[in-house]
Amino acid sequence: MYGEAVALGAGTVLNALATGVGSAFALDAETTAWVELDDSGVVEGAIAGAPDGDTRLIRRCVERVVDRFGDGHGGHVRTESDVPMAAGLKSSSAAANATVLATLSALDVPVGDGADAVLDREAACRIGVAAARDAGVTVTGAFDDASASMLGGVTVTDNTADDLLAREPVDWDALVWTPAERALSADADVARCERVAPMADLVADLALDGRYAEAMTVNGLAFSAALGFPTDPAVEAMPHAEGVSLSGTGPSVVAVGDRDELERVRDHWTQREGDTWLTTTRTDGARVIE
Ligand SMILES: Nc1ncnc2c1ncn2[C@@H]1O[C@H](COP(=O)(O)OP(=O)(O)OP(=O)(O)O)[C@@H](O)[C@H]1O
Ligand SMILES: O=C(O)C1=C[C@@H](O)[C@@H](O)[C@H](O)C1
Repeated sequence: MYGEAVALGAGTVLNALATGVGSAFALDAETTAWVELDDSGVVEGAIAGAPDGDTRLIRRCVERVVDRFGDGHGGHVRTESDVPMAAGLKSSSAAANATVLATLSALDVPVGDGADAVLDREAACRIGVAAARDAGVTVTGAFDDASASMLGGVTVTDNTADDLLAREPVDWDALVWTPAERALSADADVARCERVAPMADLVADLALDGRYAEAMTVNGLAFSAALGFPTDPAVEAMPHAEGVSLSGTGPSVVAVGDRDELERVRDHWTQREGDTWLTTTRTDGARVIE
C-alpha cells in the first residue's frame, strides 16, 4: 500500500495572525511525500536532510487519513522538499498536503472533481489543517497557506471557520530572499500582530478587491513592524516590484511582478546574506503521483 504526492510552497498576501483572515499564493517550490502503509498500527516519519526534524505533523496527517479512510494501519512517511523549513514559505502546509494526498493514494481513495472522487482537494486540505492544529505547528490553522499550496493560485480565507472566501489564478514572476535564520510560526508574537489588525482589515479589503500585489505590500510593512523584521528589502524592491512582503511569520521576503524588474531587485537582495532566487507562481496546486 504505497502512495506518493507533491504539494507547493507559497508566499503571503495577508498574514492571518492579526484577524484570522489570511491570503497566500502558490510558488513553484515543491515538497514530495512518500507513504507506505502496513499493519503495524504505528506511524513513523522522516524528513530528507533533517534527521532530527520534527515529524509530528506528517505522522499526524497519516493518522488522520487512516482514522477516516483506513483500518488501523501504521506505516512510514518520508518527505523531501525544495521549501526551506520554518522560513515563511509554508513548508508545513506543503508537507501536510503532500502527506495527506499520498496517504489517500496509498489507501486507493480517489481525490478530485471526478465522478468517482470520494473527496475534493479542498476537503483533503482541511485534513492537513486539522493535523497542523494537532501538532501545534500553527496559530490559526493556516488554511490560507494550505489552500494556496493545495489548490494553486491565490486564495483568501477565514481561518477561524476554515472558509475559502476567494480563489484566483495568478501568473507572476516572484523573487524570494531567505536569510539563514528560522522562525517557527508557533513561536510568533500573536499579541503584537493583533495590534496591526486595522491594517490587516485594509489588506483583506484590497485582496478581496483583487488588488493582491498592493495588498501584500501593505501587509509586509505592517507585519515586518509587528514581528520585528527589517523593511529595507521591501523598500529596495518597491520601485520595481508590483508587490513585496514579509512572507508568513518570516524571515523570507517575496516580491512579485515583471521578471526584468525583479532581476533589478535581485541585484540588491544578493548583496544580503542568505539565498535569493527567482521563481514563478503556480496555478495547478498539489497532485498525486500515479
Ligand atoms: N518537509 C517537511 N516535512 C515534514 N514536516 C515539515 C516539513 N516542513 C515543515 N514541517 C513541519 O512544520 C514545522 C514548521 O512549521 P512553520 O509553520 O513554523 O513553518 P512554515 O510553514 O515554513 O512557516 P510559515 O507558516 O511562516 O510560512 C516544522 O517544525 C515541521 O514540524
Ligand atoms: O500559523 C498560522 O496560523 C499562520 C502562519 C503564517 O504562515 C501566516 O502567514 C498565516 O496567515 C497563518
